[in-house]
Amino acid sequence: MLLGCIADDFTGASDLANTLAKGGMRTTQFVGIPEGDGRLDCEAGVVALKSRSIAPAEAVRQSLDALEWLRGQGCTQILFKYCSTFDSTPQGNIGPVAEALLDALDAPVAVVCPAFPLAGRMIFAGHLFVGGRLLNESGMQNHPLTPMTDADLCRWLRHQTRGEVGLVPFDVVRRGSEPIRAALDAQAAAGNRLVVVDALGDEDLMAIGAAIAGHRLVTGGSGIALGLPENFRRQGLLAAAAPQQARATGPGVALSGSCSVATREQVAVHLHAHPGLRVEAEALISSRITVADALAFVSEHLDRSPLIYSTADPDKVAAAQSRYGREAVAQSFEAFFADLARSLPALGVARLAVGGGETAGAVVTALGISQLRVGGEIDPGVPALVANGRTPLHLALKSGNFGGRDFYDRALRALEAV
Ligand SMILES: Nc1ncnc2c1ncn2[C@@H]1O[C@H](COP(=O)(O)OP(=O)(O)OP(=O)(O)O)[C@@H](O)[C@H]1O
Ligand SMILES: O=C(O)[C@@H](O)C(=O)CO
Repeated sequence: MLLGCIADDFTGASDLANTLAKGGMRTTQFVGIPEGDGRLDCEAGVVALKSRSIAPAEAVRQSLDALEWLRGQGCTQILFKYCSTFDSTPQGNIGPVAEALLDALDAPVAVVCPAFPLAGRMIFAGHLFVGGRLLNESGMQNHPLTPMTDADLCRWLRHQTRGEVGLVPFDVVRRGSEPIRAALDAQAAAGNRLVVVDALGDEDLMAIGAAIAGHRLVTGGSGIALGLPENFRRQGLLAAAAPQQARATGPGVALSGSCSVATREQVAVHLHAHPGLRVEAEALISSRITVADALAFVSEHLDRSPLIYSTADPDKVAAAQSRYGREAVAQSFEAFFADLARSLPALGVARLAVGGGETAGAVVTALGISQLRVGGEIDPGVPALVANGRTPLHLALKSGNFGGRDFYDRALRALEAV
């Protein structure tokens, strides 16, 4: 293993694994920290944690444990992957985790670069734009767990860090790798260990990637990984990947817990041609709807790609949170999707498309999956995955705001052969 990655959620992990696999690295996604220290056979390992929305101290602890395991695998570079919309609160968890990793690696500096141009995430003058809008006007200001109310990444990150946060502006980035490398060295010399780097297009990310070839720690969205495989290839360290294919013959089901803008449209589109069961917070918490009801619904519509969803508009989410509390609502939905997922293999379900990082984390953990092989790309940032469990299961773990309008149907079809 050359590149060791720590992702703060499950859809983010598969987004990153997708970029690395496309870049030609033999990549495995791990569900949590694998047990044992036997050396595993891959070039990039992505440890998926569920640490985005937990207490900062616990996120730090889990990330350091993942780091230790990855170092034991021989990794020479560590990538901390967070969301391309920088999902975090003034307390964390991006800043505390990044600083703890810097300390543990005794690294002088690390870039902070959530840019993902293909998905419309760009950074200019340290400000994050999503789909052409400032982050705090992009819909992310309504996120149920990490409402993003400031697009200035340096200012937002400073709330979370002990140290000062630097910036490498676009006029340096567009001049290429050498000026970027020099600017990062200057930031490190000035004591700024975390440095936001502007990036508008993939060519910028390639240049940044080349500039950070020697960095022990890299932090960012999946875009920051675009240029990294080339660094290893240049050193002759990458082997050719043998093609693999697996078929899933059983039915497919979609589970949607994200309330993000793109997911809301995808749910509406899926419902035009497929059966769907909506699970509302009030109905779930008062047990008017149960996992058994959802299972009965899936069984009844098994051959028509049914969708079980809690996806709701911001006003509904806000009403549920003010009535029951944010944590309690999140826990109820996660427990619901976890229990439901656990029962699906017994119905013969062989393909699962899941929307939302927290939701995907709950589902994959409940299914007892420990490793995922990365297949082809379904949509930018969303690969098809094959789980290693006893029953063959093909999955797509979709970040809330990723994917085309007809994602759920297309993903379930794509999962037939991975
Ligand atoms: N109907 C609802 N009412 C209130 N909260 C909800 C409802 N449905 C889902 N939620 C909450 O919204 C959150 C969605 O988080 P999740 O990470 O799954 O999606 P996301 O943030 O859009 O995806 P990503 O992290 O991949 O961008 C969950 O914590 C869930 O508890
Ligand atoms: O970076 C992204 O936008 C995604 O991979 C993600 O982390 C959303 O959960």
